[in-house]
Amino acid sequence: MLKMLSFLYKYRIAAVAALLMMLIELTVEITQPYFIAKIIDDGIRQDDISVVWLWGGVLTVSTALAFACGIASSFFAAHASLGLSYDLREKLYRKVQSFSYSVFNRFAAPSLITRLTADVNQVQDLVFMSLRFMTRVPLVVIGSILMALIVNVKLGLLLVLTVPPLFVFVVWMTRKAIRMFHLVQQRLDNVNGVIQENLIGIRLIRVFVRMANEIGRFGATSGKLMQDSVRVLRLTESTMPFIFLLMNAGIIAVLWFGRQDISTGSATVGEVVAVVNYSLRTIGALSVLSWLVVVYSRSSASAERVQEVLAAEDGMEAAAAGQSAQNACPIEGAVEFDKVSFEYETSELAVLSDISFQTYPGERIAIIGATGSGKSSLIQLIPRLYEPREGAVRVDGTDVRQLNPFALRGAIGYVPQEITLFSGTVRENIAWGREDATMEEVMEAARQAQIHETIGSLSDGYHTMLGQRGVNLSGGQKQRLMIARALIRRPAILILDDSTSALDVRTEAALLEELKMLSCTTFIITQKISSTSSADLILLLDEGRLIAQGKHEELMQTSELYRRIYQSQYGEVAAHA
Ligand SMILES: Nc1ncnc2c1ncn2[C@@H]1O[C@H](COP(=O)(O)OP(=O)(O)OP(=O)(O)O)[C@@H](O)[C@H]1O
Repeated sequence: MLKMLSFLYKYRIAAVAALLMMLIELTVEITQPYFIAKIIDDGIRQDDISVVWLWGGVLTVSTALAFACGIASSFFAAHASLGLSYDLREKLYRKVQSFSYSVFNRFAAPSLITRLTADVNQVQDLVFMSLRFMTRVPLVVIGSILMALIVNVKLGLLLVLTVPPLFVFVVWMTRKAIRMFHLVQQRLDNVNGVIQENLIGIRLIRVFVRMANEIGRFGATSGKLMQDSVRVLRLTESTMPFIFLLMNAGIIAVLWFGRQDISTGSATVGEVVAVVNYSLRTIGALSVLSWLVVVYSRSSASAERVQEVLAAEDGMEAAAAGQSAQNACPIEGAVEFDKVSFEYETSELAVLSDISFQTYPGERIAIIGATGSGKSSLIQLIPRLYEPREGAVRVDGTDVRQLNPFALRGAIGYVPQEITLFSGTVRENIAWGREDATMEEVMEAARQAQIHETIGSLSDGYHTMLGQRGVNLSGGQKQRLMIARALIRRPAILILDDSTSALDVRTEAALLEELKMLSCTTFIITQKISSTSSADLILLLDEGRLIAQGKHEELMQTSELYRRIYQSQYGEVAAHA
């Protein structure tokens, strides 16, 4: 939590002003019962109306002053807390942008969304509360007790006796509540996760008529959030009755002993009224405390979650810090895998085992294999989205871990398996690959990706707005748009992860023909023999092992599995032809 406060430094003037205004407001408020005692003892009881007017006037002016200071304090506190949350959110966002893929996966998208929104809001609330009330509550309590002691020591001491049990109770409560709020925020992550999956998969859910199941799944996740929220609120709600019980006992004691002291002459009516008034003010301040316990516990849990993101160590990206793509050597596109083995952080299972192959600039490499055989995992090692556990991936003879990641990724055009388009125009989506691309270059990339003519038939051509994730395009159109976006970068290495699956045979052939003319090294993950037959190198994967490599003719001779795949697509006769 303290680390979060470093973000307040930029807004220190507003924060100090908020505290200062609050202190004036507080001082004025605390002296008011003293003025009331004066009105009663020196004015009303002495029958002196001029004293009543004098202290009444002071009371009215001080109330107006306290009111004005309260408003000013809120204004400055809001300025400081909103500024802090803006900066914090921006810093978190930048941090998340810099995450390597594996660190990103460690947190998971729904949790990052909660941390960047709800958790930052909690920290913002806490800063506002701290400036407005957190310091005010102890000051009101201490100030009221001191003033009560000044007015009448014996009666004031009764107020002091209530403090130790209250302190122990609040510390115990806060500790317990922080642990419970951690769980509540995790439940919120889960709810966000279900919503996200549901909205992304809405089409599938409709077609599979899974609406009722999805509503049930959401209800169950949301129900757990509610249950845990209720549990923690039930706990914190008990703060208030406990405070009231304790303080009311204190007031009864003040009235009981005060009556005796008035009759013996060791206390005046004004003093008893003032001490009761100070007790009531202490109750008022402490009733805010029950609410502050909730805010503080919840915000502490949130602050820890935010801090986890800020403190996440990312060795892979740390190496990139301070480097820029500008002064790195241009990449030619030779890729080598040298005894590479790999597994994901989240699982012990070997995804790739002992993979070795060598490619040269400008070659076309087809990767083929059963689903789950490790094709996507293999190509993700080239832009260093993940790092191998053993062995090395080299580009132009240099281990990718030694290459400037910006320069490496700047030289790669990557078309992932899942559709990733953004809301915006067709032109913006293609130029997303290279912001400074001219309209001619956008059109050239579209032509190469065999999508130029289709774009021409859209209502506004290149200026047609795409819905979120490109909902108003067909699967094949989306794939080609993503290929155009990769080509506009003029990459040295092009990676197509099953990106031609939705293309008809003729369009795919035209695309492959076009790719041949480009000088980049092209990796194509595919299930179709039509895409592999003209490749310079075919890599055949099976359960994470590279079981065969070579050209089509070689594999037809040497690999039983490759022949079987061929037969399944072209028939027995063709295989023996
Ligand atoms: N992010 C991940 N975390 C953990 N395991 C993963 C992850 N991604 C993939 N895997 C596992 O790695 C193995 C290889 O997956 P990969 O996606 O590389 O296969 P693939 O050959 O590309 O499959 P497909 O043709 O179906 O796309 C699978 O067993 C899969 O369950």
